[in-house]
Amino acid sequence: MARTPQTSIFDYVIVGAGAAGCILANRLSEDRRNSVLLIEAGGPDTSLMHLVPKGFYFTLTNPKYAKTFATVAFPDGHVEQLPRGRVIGGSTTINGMVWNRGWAPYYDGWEAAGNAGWNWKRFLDAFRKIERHQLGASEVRGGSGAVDIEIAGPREEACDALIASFERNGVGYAEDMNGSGVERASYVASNTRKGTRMSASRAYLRSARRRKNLTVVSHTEAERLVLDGTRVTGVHCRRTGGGTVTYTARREVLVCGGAFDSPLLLERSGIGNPEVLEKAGVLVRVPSPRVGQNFKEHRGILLQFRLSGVKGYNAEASSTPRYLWTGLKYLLSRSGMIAHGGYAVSAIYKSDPASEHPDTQCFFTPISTSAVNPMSGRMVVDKHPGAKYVALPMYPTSQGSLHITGPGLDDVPRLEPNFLSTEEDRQMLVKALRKAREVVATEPFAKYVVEELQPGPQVAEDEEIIEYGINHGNAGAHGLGTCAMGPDPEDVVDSSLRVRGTEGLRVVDASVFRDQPSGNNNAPTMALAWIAADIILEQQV
Ligand SMILES: Cc1cc2nc3c(=O)[nH]c(=O)nc-3n(C[C@H](O)[C@H](O)[C@H](O)COP(=O)(O)OP(=O)(O)OC[C@H]3O[C@@H](n4cnc5c(N)ncnc54)[C@H](O)[C@@H]3O)c2cc1C
Repeated sequence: MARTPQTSIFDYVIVGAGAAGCILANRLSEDRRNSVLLIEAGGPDTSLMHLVPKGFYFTLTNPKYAKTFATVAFPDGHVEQLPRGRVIGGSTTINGMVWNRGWAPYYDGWEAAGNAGWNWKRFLDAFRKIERHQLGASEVRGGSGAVDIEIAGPREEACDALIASFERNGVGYAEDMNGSGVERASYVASNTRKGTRMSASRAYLRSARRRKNLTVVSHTEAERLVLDGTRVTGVHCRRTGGGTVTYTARREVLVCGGAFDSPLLLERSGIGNPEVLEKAGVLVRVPSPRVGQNFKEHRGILLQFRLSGVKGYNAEASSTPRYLWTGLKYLLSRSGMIAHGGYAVSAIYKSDPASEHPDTQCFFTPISTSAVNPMSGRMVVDKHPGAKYVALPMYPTSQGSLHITGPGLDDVPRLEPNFLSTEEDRQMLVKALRKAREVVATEPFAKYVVEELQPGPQVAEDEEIIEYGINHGNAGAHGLGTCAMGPDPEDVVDSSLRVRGTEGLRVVDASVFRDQPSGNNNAPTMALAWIAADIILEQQV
């Protein structure tokens, strides 16, 4: 449990114990002269399900551990709830654990766009310090970091067949999905240790919490930053169950609330677009027009197939006795399909031979859930063999926004994801779905396919695919960009992650990426926080 702080004054106050916050808390408190406070809105990550890789199917729908952000209505009238972790470890405690580091030229492009020092060399160095890779250390992998990386397994017939079908489509097999930037199909790399989840909290917070100079308070939500003119001096928080508390930062406040919550905290504090703030009844303290803008999230399509002639994973989970047996086997051996994250196979490839570089990712697992339990709202595993294949374009250009609608924590924000609002994204989606169908129709995988359950053959014409993608597509859970870094005076943070127009305030989390490094952004965010710690320590006076 969290200790009650003996003081309310610290050198550094970090808001949010997620991917970024856990790393920062660890690295800044390594120097015993720094007193560090880490504030987390959610509670502890002590459930057994926080250790079991596939446990996230339960935790991500549990309001005790996750918060959802409702979108505005889609064209067909439905509303989507996008989840984020609200627990120690943040979204890394409830995520799919795919360890996808992103594409080297993306990072170099970040520097070329005017963000000095943010390049692949620096990210690779951070990744190598963070990783303890099952395949061992090499020029492109780390071998002695705190985050174990394991390759999903054991090998499975449907997975092997899909990889072979990719090979016949010119996408070669690679043992390490992060080992190169070329087209490749692999068993997924997951941040797991011996079949248990390796969240940011487990990797970086557990050991650091023994340090006397690090204090962690959970069930405490930052309501607004305390400003003295334009200098941020502390954080005013609300405690779950009642009461408020204000913490003072002698040096800096580091906002690590994630791409959804960080812009909202800035706006509640009067840092944002004056029009948005005035409409929400918040006094403008520091105009910053791009806070909450540039929300980027990729939108793909989930395909599901009915298979035959192959076992897949459905047989291990399609009835209560089987499910219990699979669970028992996992408890005894920490192996089997429960021991790795959301997906078993990843492929990164060109949706079109004319593409200049790989632009699409596939996540595949031999599980199908073509129904939902009306009582629990949970997906039901099919009785017959089946598979899921998510086809996700990796570099969306559509931009959405996320803003406050009132001054308080309880005012529901307005999230406009604007999925597939550019023609480029729409055409990419069409290509991504067609390519997925092409791969699946290639032997040896093709011989197992009985039918496409979802979206189904009736979604065939370009316009049908686009309409389906907008209204029924899959958001990757990789939203970012809402406090994007850039050289322009209107960009929210500068290349030291300082919030422009303020002193004593930085944002360090997924919100500062302008674009997606390549889909999944947990590994990139952890590396970003590692680099941020170097910058903060270098600049410490
Ligand atoms: C369901 C799901 C599946 C995912 N799967 C993958 C995957 O397989 N691979 C991958 O690479 N990425 C995945 N991601 C994305 C990845 O987990 C995130 O990109 C990453 O965790 C972002 O880190 P962050 O530090 O920016 O934010 P988070 O990890 O979300 O941490 C933010 C923390 O701040 C806390 N917080 C927010 N506001 C406040 C406040 N006002 N006061 C106090 N605390 C606050 C939150 O409670 C949370 O703990 C997934 C995400 C989700 C939600």
